Amino acid sequence: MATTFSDIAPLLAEQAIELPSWAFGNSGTRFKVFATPGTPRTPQEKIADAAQVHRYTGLAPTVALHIPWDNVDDYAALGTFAKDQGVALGTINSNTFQDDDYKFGALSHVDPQIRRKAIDHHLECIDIMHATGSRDLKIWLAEGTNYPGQGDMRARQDRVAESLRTIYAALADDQRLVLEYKFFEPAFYHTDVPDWGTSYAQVAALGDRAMVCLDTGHHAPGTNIEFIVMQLLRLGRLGSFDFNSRFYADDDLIVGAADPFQLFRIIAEVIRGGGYANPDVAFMLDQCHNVEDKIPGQIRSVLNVQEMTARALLLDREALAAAEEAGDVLGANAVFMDAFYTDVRPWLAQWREGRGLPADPFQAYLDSGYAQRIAEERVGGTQASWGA
Ligand SMILES: O=C[C@H](O)[C@H](O)[C@H](O)[C@H](O)CO
Ligand SMILES: [Zn+2]
Ligand SMILES: [Zn+2]
Repeated sequence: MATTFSDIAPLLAEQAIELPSWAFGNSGTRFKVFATPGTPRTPQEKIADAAQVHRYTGLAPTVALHIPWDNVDDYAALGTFAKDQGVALGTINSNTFQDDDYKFGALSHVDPQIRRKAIDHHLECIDIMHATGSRDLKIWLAEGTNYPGQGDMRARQDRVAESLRTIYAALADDQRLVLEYKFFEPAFYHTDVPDWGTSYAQVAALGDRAMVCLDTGHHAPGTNIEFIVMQLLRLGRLGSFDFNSRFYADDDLIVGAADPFQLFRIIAEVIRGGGYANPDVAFMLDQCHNVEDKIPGQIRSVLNVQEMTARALLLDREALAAAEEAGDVLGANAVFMDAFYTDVRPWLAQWREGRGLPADPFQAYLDSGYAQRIAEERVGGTQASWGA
């Protein structure tokens, strides 16, 4: 029997998407980072902007921090500030990609002192997690080489494993680490954690509270990402998503903007694999709004995820399974495409109103005057900027 919108509404209500603090700062490319009036200057202002997204969508109750970009003296107080804004602090992201000492690696570096420095940074992040009550430490390693022969890939792998063991041992029982992979950039020959298999091999060797983070922009063109989602869920090691979209490389564009059908296929596999509304699998955004307004960009992003989630939840699983069993290729594909082509937007608008939210969160935010207010108030100081 076909699934109806009212069947899925309770499931939709469970959706929670974590926002990246850095999406509210200025960002760009090596060619230019553009400034914007009203851009936050402090972690508090980033959190206040993130709270606007949750206020109008009801979809974004937590904010991920990036250390040291979100350095403050008192993280417990920052947690209280966030609470007063109606959100909570989420994943703590480490950063071993902007220090001169890490030019030739951090957790993989040949020099034990440099490795120790990088490990200590992660131990500091774990201390911050205790103060913020965060569960996840997210580790993305920019480490690799640019030319064949530059580094011993095998020895580097072993050093990364040893460093991760030290970090993992420092986690509390209610804490996890998620290891993000990326097939290139900033390294252009080999990356030490380039793919899901390597991340899986590393985390599986650590223990149950080590998981894989899948960033949707970190795969070679043509990669079937939903297959990787299926496998990681099957192995019980999919810990989190960094959602975004791309036309070429790690473009960090608005999720669903470049390829909404891919987002639909990924979420359909998450649901199939028991990963939806599953506390073990965190949905996060990892994006940079280089030219578009940041708060509306984040609102559009979480609404894109919600919309594709609704379509995927409407997938008639019974009819699909029957067609698959029968080897009915076109029939099965038709069932799948029917869900994707189902326009859920009018139902979502009505459903939001039923929950006291604006039917059109994007427009409601634009009409709020918040953007004008922060542009007037946030004068002076240094605007937050990706990388600073
Ligand atoms: O490409 C870098 C990764 O996506 C990381 O998640 C990184 O920490 C994040 O993009 C912030 O720059
Ligand atoms: Zn990422
Ligand atoms: Zn990335």
